[in-house]
Amino acid sequence: MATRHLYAVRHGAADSFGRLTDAGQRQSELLGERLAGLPVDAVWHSPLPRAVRCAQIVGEYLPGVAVREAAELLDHVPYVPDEMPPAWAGFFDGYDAAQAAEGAVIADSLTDRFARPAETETHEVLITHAYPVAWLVRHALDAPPVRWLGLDCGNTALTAIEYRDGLAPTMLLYNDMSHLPAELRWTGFGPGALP
Ligand SMILES: O=C(O)[C@@H](CO)OP(=O)(O)O
Repeated sequence: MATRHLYAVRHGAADSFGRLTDAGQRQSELLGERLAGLPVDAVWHSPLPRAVRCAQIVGEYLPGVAVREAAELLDHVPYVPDEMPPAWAGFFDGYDAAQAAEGAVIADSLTDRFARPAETETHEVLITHAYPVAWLVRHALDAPPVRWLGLDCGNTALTAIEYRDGLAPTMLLYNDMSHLPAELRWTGFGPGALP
């Protein structure tokens, strides 16, 4: 098996209808410029419109690279703890067992497909959502499942993970926004002081 280089990204900033905002479009362009410096083999995106559009924009900076949908990148809640941390009880309120099972299936399909070495060395961009990125990071660190809840990421922030044969995954970058100017960083978070 050969190394898979994964670049996991939350799509650009979107409005309440799920469409990229002007800021989200610009973030996507800047992400495309950054990724153009890498030997990208494929761009995979979630079926949801905000991820589709972000991937289309990124693809404009990567001539000849296939941009395709992957159902595994759909937004989902990857894991619902049996023992709920009190601070998260409101978040999961009304979330039933069937929905939890559905999310777990997608989460497993995500790691089964992408979080492993590849047949030949490959560099793949995944344009997805905050929770799937958190789940990939949690998985790479072999952290307890509940720890996905402590991971958040910004729009078009870059998370890079390498999967080498016979080794634990290597986290190279998490939530890196260095391709974005200050005014386009830290979108996708709740209100509060930012570093
Ligand atoms: O709603 C959110 O907070 C996240 C969940 O993954 O979705 P998105 O990244 O599409 O904003």
